[in-house]
Amino acid sequence: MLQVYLVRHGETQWNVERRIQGQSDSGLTGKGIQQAQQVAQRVRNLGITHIISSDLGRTQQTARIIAQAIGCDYVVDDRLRELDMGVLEKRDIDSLTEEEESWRRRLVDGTPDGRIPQGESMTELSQRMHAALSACLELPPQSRPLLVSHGMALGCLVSTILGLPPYAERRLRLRNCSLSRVDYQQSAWLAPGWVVETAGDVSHLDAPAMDELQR
Ligand SMILES: O=C(O)[C@@H](CO)OP(=O)(O)O
Repeated sequence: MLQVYLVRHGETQWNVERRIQGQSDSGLTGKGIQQAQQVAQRVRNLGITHIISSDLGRTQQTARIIAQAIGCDYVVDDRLRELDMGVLEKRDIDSLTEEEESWRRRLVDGTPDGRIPQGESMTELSQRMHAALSACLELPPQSRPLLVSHGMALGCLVSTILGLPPYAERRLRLRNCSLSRVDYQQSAWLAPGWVVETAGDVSHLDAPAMDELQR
C-alpha cells in the first residue's frame, strides 16, 4: 500500500499580515521556520523516500528544512502550487470590496467553474493536484513520498478524495506545517483507490498554528 504524506508550508509573513498569496509569495517567519523544523522531526523516522514540493518559495523553504532532517534531497512540481487567485493576489483580505468578496465566494459556492478574475477555478486546482498525487503511483515499489504544498490546494485534494466536489464550501482546516496522509489501497472495507488516513495533524507543533488566513 502506497502511503503519501502531505505537509502545508510553515507560517509566512503574508499569512500573518492576512495578505492573499496564491501563486505570489512571501518568506517563512521565524515561527514558520520553527514549525518546519518540528514537522521535520516528526517525519524523520517515517521512512520517507521522496520529497516533492510546490515550486513556490514558501514551500521550497519548508521542503529544504525537511530534506536536511531526513537526509534526502527534494524536487519541485508546479502542479502542487496554491490556487492562482488572479487579480486578488497580494491584496489584504480585509480590504476586499463586496464585489471582490463575491469573487472569492464564487470559488466555493457550488459554481463548478467559479473563479477570481484572471485566476484558477477549484475544479482546475483539483485536476492538477490529483495529477501530482497520481504521479506518486509511478515511483518505484516501496516508495514513501512526502508532498509539500498549500492550504487550499491540499484542502481541495483531501476533500475531493473524500468525495466532495472541488467547489464545495471549505470544511477542512489545514494549518501551517500540519501533517496529513493519504493511502492508495485495495481494502475490503474501504473504497478502492485513495483514502484519507490523517488530515491536519498538528500535534508535533509546540504552539497553535494559524489557519491559512485566520478566517
Ligand atoms: O495563498 C494563500 O494566501 C493561502 C490561502 O489559503 O495559502 P497558503 O498560505 O497555504 O499558500
